[in-house]
Amino acid sequence: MNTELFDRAQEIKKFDDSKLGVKGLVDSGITSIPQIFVHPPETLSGIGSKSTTEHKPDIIPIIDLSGADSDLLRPTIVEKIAHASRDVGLFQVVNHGVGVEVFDRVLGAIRAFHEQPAEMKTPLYRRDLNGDIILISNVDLLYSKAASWRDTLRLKLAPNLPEKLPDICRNEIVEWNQHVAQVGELVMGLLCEGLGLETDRMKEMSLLEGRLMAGQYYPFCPQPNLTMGVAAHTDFGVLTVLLQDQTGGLQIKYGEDWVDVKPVPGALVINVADMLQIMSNDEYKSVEHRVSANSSRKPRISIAVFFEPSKKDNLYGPFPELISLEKPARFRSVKFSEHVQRFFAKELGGQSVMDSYRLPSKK
Ligand SMILES: O=C(O)CCC(=O)C(=O)O
Ligand SMILES: [Fe+2]
Repeated sequence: MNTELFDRAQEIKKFDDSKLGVKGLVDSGITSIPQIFVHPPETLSGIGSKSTTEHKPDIIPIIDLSGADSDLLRPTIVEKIAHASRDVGLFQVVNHGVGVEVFDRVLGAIRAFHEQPAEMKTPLYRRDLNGDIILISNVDLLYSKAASWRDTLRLKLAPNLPEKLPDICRNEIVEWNQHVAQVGELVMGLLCEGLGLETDRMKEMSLLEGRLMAGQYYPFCPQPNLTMGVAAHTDFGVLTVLLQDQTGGLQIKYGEDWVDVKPVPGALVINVADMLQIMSNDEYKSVEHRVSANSSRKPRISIAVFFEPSKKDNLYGPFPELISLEKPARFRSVKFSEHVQRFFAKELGGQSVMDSYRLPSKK
């Protein structure tokens, strides 16, 4: 057996068995990162150098939703959202109806969860993804070439919110769940209209009934140029609503460049995920994104809510309304359960899983 591989497996096991995550490493006072976290140069392209956002300030639109219930203003909002979803796959929204004090409460609660004494958290730590509430560091730890610098509180919000939420963040998560459901529904309606579909087309297919939350904790990283916070990937669900704090580090792939998704006070980040790319027949783009390792002393917190179909064994494919002679179906239908299984049985990656459903172009 290759000794380097053997050592890596040992190191990974030791890290995982500690159940203390990346935060545990930082708390132990390390000044350099363990080898298992060192990414190959390909993954680190553009890390540590200035992002290209400065030259392309308008790539990631900030869309004001305050007119969404006005007949006069709504078409313009739909147009902006559809354009962003086709061109970029990600946008930010403001005036979505959720106050910044709600943001601060839930971000603070997720931080408090990760910063409570280890014995409060380790009972939730596990390697498989089956529990309704789990603490995990690197969902793809066993499959990836390199681990990334973050820990995650991963919990199911819907269709059924687990009864036993951790005390330290229970109220805030209950509150967040209500707000995020409203924002998701509003945006999903606008996205449907942008495709020329009825506003409730996706809602009626129970595409919004499932919600999974990732409460991400990115501790200070002593060598941020050697690792990642999250390696490049697309999201597996239908749509993601992301709340990030003001630290920064999220980037999207746009053409050949990595472009910063700059934190905007009061804004929520929305991105198209894999199932929506499939169902929109390739109109909307499931955007590749990544997070650089956190170089600031203060931990970075983000909360991603992945909207997903609640009927996991139903087949989902391009909406028939979006298939025509000019534009035949670009994907075969897939069970959501099959997609999730494929997605989490490998290293987090770009559009690679989607390629297994892509139909050969007839031209
Ligand atoms: O932390 C972030 O800003 C993004 C996290 C993310 O991409 C994810 O949880 O899928
Ligand atoms: Fe993501």
